[in-house]
Amino acid sequence: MGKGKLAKFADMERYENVFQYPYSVVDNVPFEMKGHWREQFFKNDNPIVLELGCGKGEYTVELARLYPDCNFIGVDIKGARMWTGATQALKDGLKNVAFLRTSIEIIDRFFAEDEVQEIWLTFSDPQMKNPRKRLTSTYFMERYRRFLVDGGIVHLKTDSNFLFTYTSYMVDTNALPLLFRTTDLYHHEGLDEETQRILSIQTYYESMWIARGLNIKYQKFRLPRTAELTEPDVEIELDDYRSYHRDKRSSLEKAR
Ligand SMILES: C[S@@+](CC[C@H](N)C(=O)[O-])C[C@H]1O[C@@H](n2cnc3c(N)ncnc32)[C@H](O)[C@@H]1O
Repeated sequence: MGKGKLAKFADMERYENVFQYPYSVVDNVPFEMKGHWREQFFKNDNPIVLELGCGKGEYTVELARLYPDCNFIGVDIKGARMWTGATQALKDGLKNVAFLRTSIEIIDRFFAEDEVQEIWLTFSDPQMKNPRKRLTSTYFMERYRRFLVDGGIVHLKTDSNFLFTYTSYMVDTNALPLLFRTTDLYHHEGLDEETQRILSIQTYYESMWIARGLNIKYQKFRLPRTAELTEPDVEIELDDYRSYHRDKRSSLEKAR
């Protein structure tokens, strides 16, 4: 039988690769490792890559295996989920992996200007009703700019037509340099081997959506610091499989 939540929380308290700062704890308390992740935790000068909304942390752990010369940090508010990735990283002796349990709304309290090279957003909740909570909205882009290097890369991998279309508008409206975009990743011809290897890592949610026959969509773009960002003002068709078949979605939720 798998471990219960309480046992996982107890493990997380003593894991050296986990930092837990839910909103209530970090409020008004400066995070001392801000600006010092490399020297204080990773003990190297390698680039830092974040996975925001990492869930069980599959991307974080697998990217860390593929790129031993980069540092990876998975961020999520749900501790019982990130336990899986944190446990795996410790078992496998991966020194270039950490997990931060906090709200992405306050992510800039943990990283200093220019501390992060890239951001991955994997199967983020599309937040169809609330752009301020959408992880690819200009509200979040403004936050990411506070710690992402100028022109740093943002990756979005998603099943959601809504989130993908919205993000495309956000990128195009603001003329953010687009590096790659596909609406059907696994049937896209001509991907180079390295891109294929990176993009074939599947998260828990990804495998669920693939099993339901949904296309996986992906885009990556640069986020320069210069111009002011404009939130796109567009109507986008809602994902019917999310908005109307809530029973299916909640059974997906329950399966975790
Ligand atoms: C749909 S799940 C995807 C998880 C994982 N990336 C995957 O593909 O399996 C979205 C994750 O984002 C986290 N999340 C969403 N909004 C968040 C926020 N504002 N702060 C922290 N975590 C958030 C949720 O807790 C959840 O684990």
